[in-house]
Amino acid sequence: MAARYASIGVVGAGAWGTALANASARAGREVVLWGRDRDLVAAMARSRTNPAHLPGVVLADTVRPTADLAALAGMDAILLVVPAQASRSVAAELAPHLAPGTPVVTCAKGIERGTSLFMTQVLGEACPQAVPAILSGPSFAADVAAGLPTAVTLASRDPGIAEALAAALGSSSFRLYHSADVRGVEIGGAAKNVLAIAAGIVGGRKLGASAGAALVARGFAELMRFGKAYGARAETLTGLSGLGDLILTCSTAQSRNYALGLGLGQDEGLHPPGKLAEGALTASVLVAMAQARGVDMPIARAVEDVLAGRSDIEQAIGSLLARPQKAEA
Ligand SMILES: NC(=O)C1=CN([C@@H]2O[C@H](COP(=O)(O)OP(=O)(O)OC[C@H]3O[C@@H](n4cnc5c(N)ncnc54)[C@H](OP(=O)(O)O)[C@@H]3O)[C@@H](O)[C@H]2O)C=CC1
Ligand SMILES: O=C(CO)COP(=O)(O)O
Repeated sequence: MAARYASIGVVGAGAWGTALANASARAGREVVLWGRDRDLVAAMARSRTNPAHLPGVVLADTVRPTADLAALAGMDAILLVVPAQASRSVAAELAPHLAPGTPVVTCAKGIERGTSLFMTQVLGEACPQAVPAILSGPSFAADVAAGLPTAVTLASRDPGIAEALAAALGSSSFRLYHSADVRGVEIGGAAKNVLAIAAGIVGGRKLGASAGAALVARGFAELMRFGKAYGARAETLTGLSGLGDLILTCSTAQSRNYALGLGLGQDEGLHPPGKLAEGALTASVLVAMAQARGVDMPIARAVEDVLAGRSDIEQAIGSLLARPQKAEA
C-alpha cells in the first residue's frame, strides 16, 4: 500500500523550508520545494544547495526546487514555511492549486498583526479548503538539516491527520509528537520568540546566568498565563513547542531572536539587520492580546516598549525589578 502523504510540497525556500524539505526527503517522501525567487530556485536546482538561506547544506536527491506554485498541485500535504506576516498572502496564492481536504501545516512562529489571528486561523481564512495543522518545537534549521536529533510537535484538530503526518515526516533523527492542541502549539512558538529577545538583552547586558534563568522562568509564567487565557492545554505549554522551544531560543545567539536582543543589550540597535526575528513583529500584537484578556506579561511588555522606543534598556530593566513584591504564580 502506498504510504499516506507520500508527496510533500514545501512552500518557502528559506532556512526552515529547506531544512524541512530535506527532513521530509529523509523520511522517504517525494518533495517539491517552492521559492518565490526564480534566480535562487535556479541556483538551487543547479548547485543542489540553498546559498541564500542555508549555505553548506546539500539538498536531498528527492527534493525538487520550483518557482511555480502550480507544481504543488496534487501534493498529498503542504508545509507552509514563510514568515508569519507573509503566510496569509502566500496561502491565498497557494489555495487554487490545492485539492479540498489537503493538509496544510504552518511552520511559522508568530501571530498576524492587524487581525490578531493565530497561524492556523489565518490559514482557515486564506485557504478554506485545506485542513490546517501546525508544526513547532525546539529545532534550529541548521540542526535539522545536519540530521542532528530533533523533536517537535505536529498538531491538527483531527488527531488522525496529526498522527499520520507525524509518521510521514519522522525519521530516526527527526521525531514528531502529535497533538490535537493546535492553539497551544501556536501560542508557544509565537510567545517564546518575544521572550527570547528579552533573554538576549540579559545576555548582551551581561546581567549574569542567574538573571538569565530567572528570565526564562518568569517568561514561562507569562507564556502559561497567556496560553491558558487563549485556550491552550497546560501539557502543551510545558512540552516541546512551549517550554522546550523557550529554553532553546533563550539559550544561544544561534537564535535570531536572541541575537536581536543581544544587539539591543549591547546598545547596537536592531542588529543584525535583514535577519528574520519573528518576535520583533509579534511583540506588539502579543502584548495587545494579553491586555485584551487581562493577562499580565511584564517581560513581553518591556520588550515591546524597547522595540517601540518607549523605553531604553535601563528603564526596561529598572521597571521590571521595581515591580511590587508578589506571590510566585
Ligand atoms: N530557521 C529556523 O531555525 C526556524 C524557523 N522557524 C520559523 O519558520 C518561519 C520561516 O523562517 P526561516 O525559513 O528561518 O526564514 P528565512 O528568512 O530563512 O526565509 C524566509 C523565506 O520566506 C520567503 N518569503 C518571505 N516573504 C515572503 C513572501 N511575502 N512571499 C513568499 N515568500 C516569502 C523568503 O523568500 P526570499 O528568499 O525571496 O526573501 C525565504 O525563502 C519563521 O516563522 C520562523 O520563525 C521555525 C523553526 C526553526
Ligand atoms: O524557532 C526557532 C528554533 O526552534 C528558531 O529560532 P529563531 O527564529 O530565533 O532563530
